[in-house]
Amino acid sequence: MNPSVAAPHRGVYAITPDSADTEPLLRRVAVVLDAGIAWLQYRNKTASAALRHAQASALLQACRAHGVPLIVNDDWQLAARIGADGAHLGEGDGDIARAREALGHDALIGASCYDDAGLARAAVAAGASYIAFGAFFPSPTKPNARRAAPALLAATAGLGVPQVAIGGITPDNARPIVSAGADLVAVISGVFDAPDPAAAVRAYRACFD
Ligand SMILES: Cc1ncc(COP(=O)(O)OP(=O)(O)O)c(N)n1
Ligand SMILES: Cc1ncsc1CCOP(=O)(O)O
Ligand SMILES: [Mg+2]
Repeated sequence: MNPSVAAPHRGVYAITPDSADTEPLLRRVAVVLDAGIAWLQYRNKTASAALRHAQASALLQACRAHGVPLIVNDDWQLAARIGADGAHLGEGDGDIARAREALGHDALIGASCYDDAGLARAAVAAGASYIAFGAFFPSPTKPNARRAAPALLAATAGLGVPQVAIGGITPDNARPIVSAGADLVAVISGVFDAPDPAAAVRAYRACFD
């Protein structure tokens, strides 16, 4: 079955760190797939188009073997070319309705809504499958990210799509964000910079119990 249909809409949404070397990236991702992430996003802000195509294709194979959906950041055309399970679009990353048309009914199309409930309502109306808010905490990966407050998650809980929280989320601060209404926590450094990424994934998962 298409992982985007079968995957749980709750848990750890791991996002890849920028990496120029594909083999080490695949080894790091294999560890977190084994540890039980719910979704994976391929994000690489520095690679060439050819490297992004190669890395996304290799990650898709690994994700398929675990029944985990792969979502491509920024580039729904790349997601369509490789047959990925979805795309994540922020401001300026393209049109949600066009991405939906290209990727199909079951695709996981996410929208960055930052700290803005109005953006979230518009994204859902345009066909987004999930909405993402944050940064909730200072982010080591994106220090200048716009900040959001946890109360926003309660205000948008009725929109009928999973809510993703991002930005500086660690196993120590994730629980109140989940209690505030996050269905998934999207994490880069808290997983991939952890001394033991598998243990970090397990610690995040425990915040959903
Ligand atoms: C799950 C999730 N939420 C937010 C973002 C950020 O998207 P964007 O604002 O387009 O910034 P970049 O990631 O492209 O730098 C995301 N990627 N994933
Ligand atoms: C892409 C993005 N958007 C807001 S914060 C962020 C980075 C998240 O990374 P980290 O989990 O290391 O804070
Ligand atoms: Mg983007």
